[in-house]
Amino acid sequence: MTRSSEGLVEVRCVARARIPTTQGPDIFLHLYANNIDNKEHLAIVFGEDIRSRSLFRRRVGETQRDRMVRGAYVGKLYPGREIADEDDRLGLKLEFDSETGELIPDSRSTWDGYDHDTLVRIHSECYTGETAWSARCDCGEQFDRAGRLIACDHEASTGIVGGSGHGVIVYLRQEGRGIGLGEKLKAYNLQDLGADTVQANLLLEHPVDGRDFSLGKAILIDLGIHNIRLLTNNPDKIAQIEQPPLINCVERVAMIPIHWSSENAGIHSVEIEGYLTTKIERMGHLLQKPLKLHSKTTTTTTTVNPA
Ligand SMILES: Nc1nc2c(ncn2[C@@H]2O[C@H](COP(=O)(O)OP(=O)(O)OP(=O)(O)O)[C@@H](O)[C@H]2O)c(=O)[nH]1
Ligand SMILES: [Zn+2]
Repeated sequence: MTRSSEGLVEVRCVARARIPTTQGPDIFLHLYANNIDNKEHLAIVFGEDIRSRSLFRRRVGETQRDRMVRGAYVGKLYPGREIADEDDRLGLKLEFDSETGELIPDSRSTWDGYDHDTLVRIHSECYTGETAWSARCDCGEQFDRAGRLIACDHEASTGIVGGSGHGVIVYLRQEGRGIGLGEKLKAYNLQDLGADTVQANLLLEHPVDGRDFSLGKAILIDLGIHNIRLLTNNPDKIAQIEQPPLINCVERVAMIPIHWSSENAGIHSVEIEGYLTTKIERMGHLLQKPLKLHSKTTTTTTTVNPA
């Protein structure tokens, strides 16, 4: 594997596009190529001014239209727009180094990732939890919540300070903690036969967790993000991201399962109880299970029998 002089994996943003969402704000979906695998890793970016350095770098011979088509534009596209590097309607203009073509970030048009502590989630693909409504894990819930937290100023139920519309969800294609969907389905069958999530991986001769978050780190750096508030309970994720250089995790924002504090919300199943217990007891996740969930005060009703 080739790494840069700073020991980083090489990533390159191939394209980005604005995606209006059903949840409120537009997001900017970034698709990345890299030099360690052929997968299409993604960054879901909240905030038009968070700019990928590799996407915005000027390329020899390209036209302004080429730049708009691959998403390297400032502001907003509209029918008939001709210049990518300048949005005259919004009064925004980008500057570039005339020799290297590199974007010269200016705080009026580009998010300062040193000055701001950016809310970030580094998420691993989970087809079952995100698409097939699985109640075996809380990946879908965590994904949705990360988006809501980044969009809001603060979450009323927990008091967590949100991203106020600025933040990033890095979406890594490492399904099943890196073992792939087919092997994860086999692990689920072993779990139904009595194994926990750790044992199931080992029985299939896979590592307990084979994930590598260095791609996530390289993507954040490409987006100019350096000081982060990381949404996670996973200490290994924090350790990998914080490996010098360039990223400083200024805060861990815990992701407490919604069902733990709200009886009628979040994911509730026998399977997810086992999944979370294994994470806490065997994988060192920074979660503390409440001793008793939703302890109800029992009220005694006295029925008066008509005589
Ligand atoms: N092998 C295996 N992978 C699973 C299982 N359940 C979920 N996953 C995968 O686990 C990954 C999510 O990682 P988690 O360990 O749940 O959470 P995390 O991202 O490490 O930690 P948090 O940041 O705290 O959410 C996704 O790739 C899921 O596909 C399972 O039972 N077996
Ligand atoms: Zn999952």
